[in-house]
Amino acid sequence: MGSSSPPPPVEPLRGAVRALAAASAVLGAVVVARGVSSVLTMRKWRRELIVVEGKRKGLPAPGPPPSLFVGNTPALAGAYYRTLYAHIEEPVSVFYVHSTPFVVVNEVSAVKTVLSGSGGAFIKPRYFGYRSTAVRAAVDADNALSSAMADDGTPVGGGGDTSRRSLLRLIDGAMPDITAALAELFASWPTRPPPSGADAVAAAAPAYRDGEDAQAAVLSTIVALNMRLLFGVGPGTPTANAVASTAARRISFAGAEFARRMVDPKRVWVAPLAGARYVAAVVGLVRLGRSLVAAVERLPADHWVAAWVGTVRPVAKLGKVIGLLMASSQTVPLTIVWLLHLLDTHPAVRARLAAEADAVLGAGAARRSPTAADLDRLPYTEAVVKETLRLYPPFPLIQRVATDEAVLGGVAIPAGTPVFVLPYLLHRNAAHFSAPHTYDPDRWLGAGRRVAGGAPSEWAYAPFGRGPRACAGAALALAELKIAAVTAVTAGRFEVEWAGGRPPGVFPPLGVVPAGARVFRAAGGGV
Ligand code: HEM
Repeated sequence: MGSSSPPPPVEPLRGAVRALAAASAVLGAVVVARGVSSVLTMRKWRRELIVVEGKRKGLPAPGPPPSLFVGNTPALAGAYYRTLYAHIEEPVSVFYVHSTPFVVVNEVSAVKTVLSGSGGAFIKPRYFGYRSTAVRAAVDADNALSSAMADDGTPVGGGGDTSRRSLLRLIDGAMPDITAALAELFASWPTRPPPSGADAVAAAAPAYRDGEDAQAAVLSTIVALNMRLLFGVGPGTPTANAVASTAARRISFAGAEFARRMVDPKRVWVAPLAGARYVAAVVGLVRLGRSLVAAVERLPADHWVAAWVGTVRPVAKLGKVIGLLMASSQTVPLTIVWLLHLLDTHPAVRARLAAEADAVLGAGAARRSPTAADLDRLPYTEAVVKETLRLYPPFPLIQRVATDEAVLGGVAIPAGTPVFVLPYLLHRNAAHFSAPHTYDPDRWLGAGRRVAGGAPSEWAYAPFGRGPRACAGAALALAELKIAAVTAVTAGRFEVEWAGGRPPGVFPPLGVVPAGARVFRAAGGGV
């Protein structure tokens, strides 16, 4: 029996082992080469990003010491704002995502230097954590435009006064639609039965689908609204609503994943499923972007969006349209949820808000919808909105890149350095705002305080950015938020419940997102 069996396949086995050993050697060499290059890159940045003024001249810029290979990535990925906040007293601090630094600017004069130059030393980067020809082309087109214009603080691409007028016209015409959409949304939330312990939540909970929170519902409403107001698409038909809710899901996922990749770009390798979903979301948004480009082409030339998109190359047009959809859709919904949370937890503020709405818009059955002119007659409402945007700025990160060498807050900044302004850090800095974590709309009331909210400079408050590249749609955003505040108090009283039972503390999740918040109408209504 033994003599007839074939000899063991030694040769092929040896070959496979040799191939495996060779592959491991190549892989090992690549890992070592990447490791060495990472160490050298970090050493280079640490030598160049140095304090050039004061006692510590020549030392690396302030910030947590980066570890080899990973920099400050683990700390940032685990507790983003807490990690950044620990160095808030420094005018400028530096953090490393693996071996790449980013500079965080905390001092107001340095913020002004970074954000005020139109064509100067700090421009928007071409990449935002993903490589897209359309986005790069749009950023290039806007950067070229901003370097060609005077540094007078006019938002880029807007065409100055003409643009401001066309945006105000858009807002004027949109008031009834915005009010109706938000009233319908608020009316759709389930009523919480009178408190009777845990049963009350259980009884109300089925009105929410699994995994759905208030953010998702508000996002769908605002995306549908923006598609009508900005692009003239779909008068609230079921098809348009379905497109909007699919787009809302994609926008929300792509936004969150993008934020995670900013903190750890190497996540692409360790979370392939999230990567695949991200690519699918981006592909879906690009497809939608194409149909929105066609919609923009049908708009009258004096429409604000047509003017803002301008006459750029088709690929840049696609990038601008997707940028507009993302910029307008990710921000207002988050703020509405934070607003409802703050009104729920600050009954005295809610009562004053309701009293102002009664005085200006009529009380009870005499209540009318606000007009654009009314919005200027609601100073307390405006203060409530500004204070909400101070505590929870929904656009978490304003990015620039240094085009030339510069000195910021006493730190040398070589050309090519990424520089970030984080509204969240500016707004929570005790050097700028007294009791920075306290919700106090009154800080915005009174002569001179409406601009800076009691801060030493208006540059300390930047939910919409500042300077020539500030938010182009700020006026529409503020109108939507003021209408949301008035509509919320008109619709009754809302309670916000958080997954895990407690709202986020001083440091919200990455992206300043109200994750896990659910909204209920309080039983019995009333303010
Ligand atoms: C609460 C709501 C909003 C906030 C907090 C917000 C905030 C911001 C911020 C911080 C920027 C970047 C500024 C910079 O890089 O310096 C920005 C850009 C932009 N936002 Fe908004 N935004 C909001 C709503 C909107 C809305 C409703 C629209 C459109 C209707 C819009 C359109 C834009 C556009 C087009 C840009 C790009 C401007 C440019 O590149 O020059 N945003 N926004």
